[in-house]
Amino acid sequence: MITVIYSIVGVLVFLLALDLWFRRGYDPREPPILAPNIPLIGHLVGFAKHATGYAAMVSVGRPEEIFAINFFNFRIYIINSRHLIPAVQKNKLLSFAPFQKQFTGVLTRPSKHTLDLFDTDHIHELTRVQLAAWTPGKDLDHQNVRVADTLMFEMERLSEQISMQGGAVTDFFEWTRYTNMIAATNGIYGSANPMRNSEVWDAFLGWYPNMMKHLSGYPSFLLKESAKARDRFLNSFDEYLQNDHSDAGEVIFARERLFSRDQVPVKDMAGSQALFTVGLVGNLSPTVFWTVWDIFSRPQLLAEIREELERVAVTRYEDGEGPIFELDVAALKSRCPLLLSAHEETQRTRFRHANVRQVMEDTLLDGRHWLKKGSMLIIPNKMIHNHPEVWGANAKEFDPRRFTSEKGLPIGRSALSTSYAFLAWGTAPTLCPARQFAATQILLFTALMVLRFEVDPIYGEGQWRMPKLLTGALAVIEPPEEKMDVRIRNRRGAEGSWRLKMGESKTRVPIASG
Ligand code: HEM
Repeated sequence: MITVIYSIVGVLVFLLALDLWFRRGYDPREPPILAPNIPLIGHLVGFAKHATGYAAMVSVGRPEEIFAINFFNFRIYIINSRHLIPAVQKNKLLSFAPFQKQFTGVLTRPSKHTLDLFDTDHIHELTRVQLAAWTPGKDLDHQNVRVADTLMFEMERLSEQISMQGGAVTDFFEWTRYTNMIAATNGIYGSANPMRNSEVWDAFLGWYPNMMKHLSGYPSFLLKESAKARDRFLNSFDEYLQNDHSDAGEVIFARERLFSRDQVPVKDMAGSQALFTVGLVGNLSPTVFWTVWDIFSRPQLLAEIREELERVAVTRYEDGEGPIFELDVAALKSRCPLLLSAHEETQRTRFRHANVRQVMEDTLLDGRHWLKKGSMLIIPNKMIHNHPEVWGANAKEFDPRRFTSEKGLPIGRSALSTSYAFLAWGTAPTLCPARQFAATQILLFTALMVLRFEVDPIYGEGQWRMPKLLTGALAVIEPPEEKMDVRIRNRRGAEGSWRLKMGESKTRVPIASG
């Protein structure tokens, strides 16, 4: 026993000595360093377990407006005051691009030529063309119409299954994730969408849960199966690009034109186009799932949102065959403030992503904090989303009307107490370019669910109990870790034929991040 104790103490002393040795490069002008619980490796373990959510965890209760943590001789600065965010946004020496390079490099392993493009104007051009393809107008409509058609098809299938069996039992998260994945990928990739093939979806699921491990340099012999799944998944996109995909969304062609101009090999193009699936499965799916969960688990809110939708966005007709319900998508996007606000409150309260920047040169942040070249800077958004100075004394509560004005209208960025209060779509200048595409899908899926179905939990002894969350996934909101079986029924009074009124529209979803 004594030997074991001596060994543990010996290892700790050794790690502590190494830790101190790695701190030799510390400049006293830098933010103070937070020591890990376990010398040397404590922070590493924390990030491996909680991904970027760890930054928010260690910030709780700390008095400094910025502090640092050490990974061996690598420094990470963590912003702990919202007042520093404008200084981060304005500082051109703090860049997101190196992470895009690392992310693409590790996950899809492109050629050196392609990776080098990340250090050129190519990356800004990529952001520009993506944003143009996802800005409200005919190109976005083209993608959204296919998303809507797929959602309608999946909902109809569910409704018919319920009619035949009197109810459908399903794992609510799995069903929501698949339905939204297939809708969004049909929208983006068109009728040749590789994700329609269940083997490709399975391959993605064999790779996706391990992405953080690939990114944090786990030994490759431990990730062999995951790497095989990745190769199967990426190969299917290679085939997709080499075959007819002429009805894909404009975002695919805009990127292809740029990739061709910059002589990116087809294999590398395929890897890049395939990576959209990560944004979809990691970000869109848990966001839409929790939006629906937060509404269904509050009967009063559910009733109020149904009333708003039926008043503003649904028209009911009768023909000889029975009732027809028409959902007006333009009205859904811009004239249903309670639905939008409830969704944004889900994003605000559940968001756990942290924005990251690399320090490109030694720089003085806000004239006070010395940041060393090559270090990383993290803004844990959770801290800002919970801040009473921004959101008031009830900052930690779910208030579905928080994002509506006194007149009941949606509040945009200008009505927030600061322009950097709501960070669910990122922090300028790196805002998600797909936000109008994704927000439209979230509102549409949620509206169809609440209008057409009743959902009762079977898991959690029949209560809407919060499940255990999956930490460490590459996702802006943590998905549930456990199975969540629910019983879905057709809603009384909403049975009939459902159709959408899409129309050509320039209507934006007035999201609070702009
Ligand atoms: C609810 C859904 C989504 C959320 C909350 C979300 C959030 C974000 C955030 C926070 C960033 C900035 C990253 C950072 O600063 O760390 C980002 C970037 C990005 N997102 Fe999304 N995203 C969503 C859906 C999607 C979808 C569906 C796609 C693609 C189909 C997508 C494509 C991208 C791309 C390409 C970037 C990189 C931006 C650039 O190149 O400048 N996102 N997203």
